[in-house]
Amino acid sequence: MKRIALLGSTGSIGTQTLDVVAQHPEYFEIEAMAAGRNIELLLQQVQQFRPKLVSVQDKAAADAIRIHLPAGTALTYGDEGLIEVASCADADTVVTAVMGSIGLKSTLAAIEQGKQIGLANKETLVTAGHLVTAAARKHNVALLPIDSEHSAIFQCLNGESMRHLRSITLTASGGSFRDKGREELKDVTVEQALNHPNWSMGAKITIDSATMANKGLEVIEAHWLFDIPYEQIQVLIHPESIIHSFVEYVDGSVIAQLGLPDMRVPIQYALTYPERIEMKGPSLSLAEIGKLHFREMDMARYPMVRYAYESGQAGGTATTVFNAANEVAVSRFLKGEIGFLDIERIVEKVLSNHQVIADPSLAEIEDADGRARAVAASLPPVE
Ligand SMILES: NC(=O)C1=CN([C@@H]2O[C@H](COP(=O)(O)OP(=O)(O)OC[C@H]3O[C@@H](n4cnc5c(N)ncnc54)[C@H](OP(=O)(O)O)[C@@H]3O)[C@@H](O)[C@H]2O)C=CC1
Ligand SMILES: CC(=O)[C@@H](O)[C@H](O)COP(=O)(O)O
Ligand SMILES: [Mn+2]
Repeated sequence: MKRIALLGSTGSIGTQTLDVVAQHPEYFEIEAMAAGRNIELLLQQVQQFRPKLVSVQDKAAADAIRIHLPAGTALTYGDEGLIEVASCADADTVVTAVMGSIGLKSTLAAIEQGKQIGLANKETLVTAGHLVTAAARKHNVALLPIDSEHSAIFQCLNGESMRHLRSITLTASGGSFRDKGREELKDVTVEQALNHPNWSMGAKITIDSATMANKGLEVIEAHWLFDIPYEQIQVLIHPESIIHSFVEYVDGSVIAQLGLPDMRVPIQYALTYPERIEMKGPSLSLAEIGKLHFREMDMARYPMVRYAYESGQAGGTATTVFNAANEVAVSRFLKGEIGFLDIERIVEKVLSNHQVIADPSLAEIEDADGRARAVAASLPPVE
């Protein structure tokens, strides 16, 4: 029996994790869950899964939910609440599915308590990959990827020697505007940007997918998860999202992982690894799909991918700042404060003004993150 603490239970990954758990009550149990402010959904989840502990984003949300909780479910809130859920003594596995670098401290806390990690929250690794991976090594904790591309790479690397690796390739759908040129992006709306061609996901990652910042974050995530230099990490546009990513070995053999776009598959694999269990749903039929397409990654069309590689190569606080500036810029775009192309302008500007600190401590990471957020929030829109 896997005993799970779920961070971000009301989100896209959170609800799909609960789908997986509900399909296999003989394998999984929810011990604790944390959400933000979606009290209504959280209450339904609590009724169904009966966790011993829940946390919400702030005191107002805690006050709203308190009287509705069943006896036997304790309540906590805020950043400390997130850490309490991640450290919950009854859980052996923590699924990190909150959005953004808010997940960093709770992920570190879970690792320090020796919990296995099902990692969806890529911003954590981008913000402080050196701290997270060092803590995981120290506490002998596995970081099991949930992100579809990284789950694919993880499966393609299974049983192979890293000495024989030539490169890994992350596939990218191209996002909502993949058929538009840059000149057509000036006036695109939030609604258009939220219309991902293949995946139904939270708002922030869907915008990241449209700017291709998502693939940039994933390049950095792959660097930390698999300890692979940036020169060996490639990106390829693949509009169908059927090949989730692939690996090339020195003898020219290429191993790919394929499947229909369904996040429950990598979520479940992270929870059952190294076993596999049944999942209901249609099988992939390549005959029905007929053709798969591929396009070269174009750094001029998608500058966020270039900023990600440059930040990754610069190391230290550069990726912290890349992530923080992007989080703020995306939030401003979603609120209608700035245009779509302002997202990348803001990230570029914040990065170019940042003095990189190599091998930063947690305090230095938090400081760099906070400063980057303040600058990103203050820059005026151009669009
Ligand atoms: N969605 C997907 O298919 C994929 C997502 N990922 C990654 O997984 C992570 C989650 O993404 P996704 O599920 O799409 O995001 P969503 O926005 O759908 O969900 C985010 C979750 O985090 C909760 N939350 C937000 N802020 C806080 C806070 N301060 N304290 C506690 N909980 C909080 C939200 O609560 P509430 O809604 O109650 O306010 C919600 O449960 C991201 O890092 C993303 O990049 C990776 C691959 C695929
Ligand atoms: C499902 C998943 O893992 C997302 O990160 C997905 O990859 C987004 O699609 P893009 O390829 O458009 O970034
Ligand atoms: Mn992904």
